[in-house]
This record gives sequence, C-alpha cells and structure tokens, in this order.
Amino acid sequence: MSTVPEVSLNNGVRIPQLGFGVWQVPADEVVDAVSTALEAGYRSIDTAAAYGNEEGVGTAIQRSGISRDELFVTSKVWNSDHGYDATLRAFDATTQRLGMEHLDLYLIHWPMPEQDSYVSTWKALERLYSDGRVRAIGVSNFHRLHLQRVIEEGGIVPTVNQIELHPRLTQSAMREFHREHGIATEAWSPLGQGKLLEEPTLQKLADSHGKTPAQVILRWHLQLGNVAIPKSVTPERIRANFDVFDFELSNEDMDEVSALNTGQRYGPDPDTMNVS
Ligand SMILES: NC(=O)C1=CN([C@@H]2O[C@H](COP(=O)(O)OP(=O)(O)OC[C@H]3O[C@@H](n4cnc5c(N)ncnc54)[C@H](OP(=O)(O)O)[C@@H]3O)[C@@H](O)[C@H]2O)C=CC1
Ligand SMILES: O=C(O)C(=O)[C@@H](O)[C@H](O)C(=O)CO
Repeated sequence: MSTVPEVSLNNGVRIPQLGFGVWQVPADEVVDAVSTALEAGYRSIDTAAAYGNEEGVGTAIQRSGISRDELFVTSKVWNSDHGYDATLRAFDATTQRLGMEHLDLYLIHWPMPEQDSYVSTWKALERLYSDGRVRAIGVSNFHRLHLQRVIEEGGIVPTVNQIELHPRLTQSAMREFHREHGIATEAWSPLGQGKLLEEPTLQKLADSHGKTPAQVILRWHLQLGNVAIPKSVTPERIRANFDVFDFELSNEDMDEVSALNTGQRYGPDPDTMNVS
C-alpha cells in the first residue's frame, strides 16, 4: 500500500497530504464510502457538523479496526454555532457523534464576517487545543483579513486554512500568504467538483502519463504542497484518486495545469457567504 506524504503543521503535528472528503455523502452511504476509502489506504477523513454524516464516519472508523492513532480526523464548527460557549458545545456534540474522545483537526468552517464572531469562536478552539481535546486547530474559507485578525487577537496561529482550490482557482496569493505565516493550505473541491475533468489540457497530460485527468489534478496538488481531500461515492474513483504516487508531473506540466486558472469559484465567496 502507498505511503502518503505528510505535511508538517506549525505545531509539529503531521497531516496526510491526501485525505477523503465526505460533503454531500448521504448519511446512509457514508459508512460504505469511508470503509472503501480506508481499505484503499486513506487515513485522513474530512467531515463537518454541517454534513450530517459524522456518526457514519465514526461507525466506519470503528468497524475498520484501524488504530485511532493511525488516523487523522477533521471536523468543523458550523456557522450557527459561532461564539465561545456555542463552539465548545458544538465540539462536544461532534466528538459524541463521531464516538471519539479527541479530534486531530478542528476548523472554523466559514468566517461569516457579518456575524463578526469568528474571533470568539477561535478562542474556543484555542481552549479545546490547550485542554488536549484536539491535536491541531485551524480555519476554513478565511481570507487574509480574517486570518490577520485571529493571528493578532488570538494566541495561536491557525495550523491550516482549508479553501476552495483547483486548477480553475489556483489561489496563488492565499498560498503565498499562508507560506509567509506558516499556515498549511488545504484544498477543498480539489477536483473542481468534477466539473473540469473534460478540460483538453488535463486529458492530454493524462494520456501522456497513462493516468486520468482527476489523477493529474491530484498530483498537481501534491506537488504544489497542498493537502487535498477529494470526495467520491464511487468505489473505483475512491481507489483511483488514491493511486497518484507512482508518477510525477514535470515543471512544464505543472505550469500547464496552473495556467487553467480563471479565478472561477464553484462554491460560495467567503466574504458574502451567509448560510447558517
Ligand atoms: N470547507 C469547506 O467549506 C468545504 C469543504 N469541502 C471538503 O472538500 C471535499 C471535496 O470537495 P467536493 O466539493 O466534494 O468536490 P471534489 O472536487 O472532491 O469533487 C467531487 C465530485 O467529483 C466526482 N469525482 C470524484 N473523483 C472522480 C474521478 N476520479 N473521476 C470523475 N469524477 C470524480 C465525484 O463524483 P462521485 O461522488 O459521484 O463519484 C463528485 O461529484 C468535500 O467532500 C469536503 O470534505 C468541500 C466544499 C466546501
Ligand atoms: O461543503 C462544505 O464544507 C460547505 O461549506 C459547502 O456546503 C458550502 O456551504 C456550499 O458550497 C454551499 O453551496
């Protein structure tokens, strides 16, 4: 089985560079999907309270028999649970649903700037970290200004910012900002939600490496240094998305993929996202 490269977070905790995402995996399908992923070799699972499937993720993990310390489990506090006390309660509910005493990574799902409560939410994450209930804390969908505020007003620099990132939205400015501050970049919708796999450049590169367009995109993420968390409910795709450790893109290949950037988002803009 392949050994997945890891990224060292700014507190020394290591996260597998390739994980498995479960947004939009229905609760009654998530046990099968996560079980298939674990059998394929994934050891990192990305869920969230908002996905409504934490219980099934926990069930699949327990059934796998894989020891807890070989796994990396991420969840996220949802927008309606922002604020210090509500976040502590949300974390308790998440760990209960997962059937776990601790998480490896807990993220603020969205900054929700209009609510203006992400700093007190961050302070609750700091408390969970100092209490040893989570091995690393981070954020998701934070823009530069939101990150600057938690860095200035909080006591801990986030380990991770999980943002939308794929060849149509390469996020070079955010990646540079993360690098400057020791924050790991985690890519959500790393395959562009499957909407750019017909792109001729990706097909050409796939043909030249004997791989698929999805595998080329995942390889591009790995070589950029991103953490990537592709989702699939299709067993062959779950396995194929993990089969990306036996080839390498050249510098020219990497540039060709990056040149597909148009700045297009498939998900909400963090500055205006207001679903809670
Ligand atoms: N923090 C945040 O705000 C967000 C976090 N996320 C996280 O990121 C994860 C991944 O993002 P997501 O939006 O799901 O999108 P992805 O970019 O992972 O794409 C998933 C889509 O691509 C299809 N697909 C997967 N693999 C292949 C393949 N090899 N060939 C063809 N099609 C394929 C899937 O279909 P099928 O399942 O039918 O096989 C699905 O429709 C989420 O599951 C979640 O964990 C996502 C959005 C926001
Ligand atoms: O998947 C996630 O983590 C999300 O936050 C998304 O559901 C996001 O809210 C979205 O794309 C809504 O359209």
